[in-house]
Amino acid sequence: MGRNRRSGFWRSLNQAWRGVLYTVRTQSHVQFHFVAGTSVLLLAWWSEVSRFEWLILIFAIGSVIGAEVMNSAIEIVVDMVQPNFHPLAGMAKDVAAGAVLVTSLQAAVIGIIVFAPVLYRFAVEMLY
Ligand SMILES: Nc1ncnc2c1ncn2[C@@H]1O[C@H](COP(=O)(O)OP(=O)(O)OP(=O)(O)O)[C@@H](O)[C@H]1O
Repeated sequence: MGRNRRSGFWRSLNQAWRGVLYTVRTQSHVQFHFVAGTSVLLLAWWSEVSRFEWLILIFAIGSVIGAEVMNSAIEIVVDMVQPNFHPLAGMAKDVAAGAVLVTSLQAAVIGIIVFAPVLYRFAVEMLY
């Protein structure tokens, strides 16, 4: 019983991971956000941000990538259910893309708040 439950857990994890890999392979927006997220983490490491800032940045990156993966799932379902043109199908995709936009704007604002002082200090050090 315990073993079955465990193998069920690993199977589910494997399937979820397969879903993430599928979106990374097929969706250029997801690839872009992975590259952007990695760049932000490298910048955070270089600028030695605080533990709290690490948490906020990781939360922001995870929110965007999570929204992207969910957006891809909705696109797949819409294409399966309504492969032809339909205003509601289009709206469903637009709304799903809107979720990505909201999380991306949130991440951009967080990035500005965290890195603006760091980049300002760096610019001042370079100039003087
Ligand atoms: N079946 C449809 N009926 C009506 N409008 C649609 C339909 N499919 C897509 N659209 C419109 O075209 C837009 C782009 O759809 P598409 O499926 O190309 O997604 P996308 O945002 O380009 O995603 P990606 O480039 O990541 O595949 C949608 O946001 C929607 O406005």
